[in-house]
Amino acid sequence: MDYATSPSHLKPFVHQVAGHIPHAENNKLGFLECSDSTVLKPAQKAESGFRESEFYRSVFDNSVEERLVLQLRRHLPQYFGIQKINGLANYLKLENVVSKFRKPCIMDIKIGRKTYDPSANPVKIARSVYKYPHNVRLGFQISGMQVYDPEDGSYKTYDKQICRNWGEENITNGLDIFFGNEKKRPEIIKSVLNKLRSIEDWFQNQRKFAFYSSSILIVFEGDSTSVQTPKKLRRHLSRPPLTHRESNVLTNAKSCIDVNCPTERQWRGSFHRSLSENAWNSNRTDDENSKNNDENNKDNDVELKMIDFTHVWNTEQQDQNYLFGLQNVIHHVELLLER
Ligand SMILES: Nc1ncnc2c1ncn2[C@@H]1O[C@H](COP(=O)(O)OP(=O)(O)OP(=O)(O)O)[C@@H](O)[C@H]1O
Ligand SMILES: O=P(O)(O)O[C@@H]1[C@H](O)[C@H](O)[C@@H](OP(=O)(O)O)[C@H](OP(=O)(O)O)[C@H]1O
Repeated sequence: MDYATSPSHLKPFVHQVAGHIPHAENNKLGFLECSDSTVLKPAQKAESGFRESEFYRSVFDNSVEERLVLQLRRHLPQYFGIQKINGLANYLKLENVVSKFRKPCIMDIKIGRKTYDPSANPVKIARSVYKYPHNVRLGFQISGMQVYDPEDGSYKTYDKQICRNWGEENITNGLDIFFGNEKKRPEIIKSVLNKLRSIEDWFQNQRKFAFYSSSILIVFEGDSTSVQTPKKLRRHLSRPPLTHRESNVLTNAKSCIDVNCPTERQWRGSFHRSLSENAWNSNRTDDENSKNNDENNKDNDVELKMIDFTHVWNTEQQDQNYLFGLQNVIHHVELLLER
């Protein structure tokens, strides 16, 4: 099957900045974009694909009650189950993290000193280390990025080969290029830092998963004229019923998948819970809430999610491999504020 024979409500996803890219000759589809603000990620080969879908299922399963797992949901794209296309290939149906942006600037950062999992053989380990030797000390690598240039209305893309040229000494340059020169740069960086620190808090507490070769996807608007205004957002945050777009996402997602989809009540529940964790707090005064909302509105200019769970292992210890890398990303992003 190729793009020409794929269902018409699907189209090739044009904002993939890293990861497996299908080759034209092998007749396989890559990431697909759906009209309901989701993407379809092709399931990876055997165990990797299974591990990733199992991981998403275990986090988004309706029966989950464990607080740490529920907290993790807000850092992941929403998962809508496995979808088969034309009864053939398996795809993971995920919230499209870039869909709300007109000109998304996107960076994929692979986190962790070790990018190979505990089952890796010496050849695989050597291959991983050889690819980016700085990883042992940095604990992260930029896997790819795209930056919108409003001057000439085009994207500049940086693939993994280009990104691997940024070593320990000049990785900040790569980060610097990503955040560009735009007026909102300090706010965007602060918002990225807030979100990274929130993931760090989660990692300080969790003793359940070890993430190898997993990434953080950072997205912000490259066309500053198109960001949602705080006023619109305030209205959105103070209105409990689902918006038209939200119910479309839900309806469409439910109509085309069969497994693991949360019920509408649960979906609404988790949606409103995450809003309440962020912005609704009945114990606060209006002033506090309004200040809080302003902070959240700024944070809304940025999407930052953990992605790529093909090598998630169970553990009973702190994931120091990931934490080390994440803290170093935070440190390097903080340096940008001093420039
Ligand atoms: N939920 C999403 N929303 C929008 N874009 C996404 C989403 N998930 C992934 N992408 C895009 O696709 C790219 C690859 O994603 P991912 O790392 O999950 O794929 P992969 O093929 O498993 O990667 P790898 O080869 O590193 O294992 C990301 O860098 C990002 O650009
Ligand atoms: O995009 P990159 O940085 O080049 O890295 C690839 C990516 O991390 C894949 O996840 C990995 O396959 P697995 O997930 O199957 O391990 C593959 O390993 P491989 O080259 O060892 O097959 C890498 O080449």
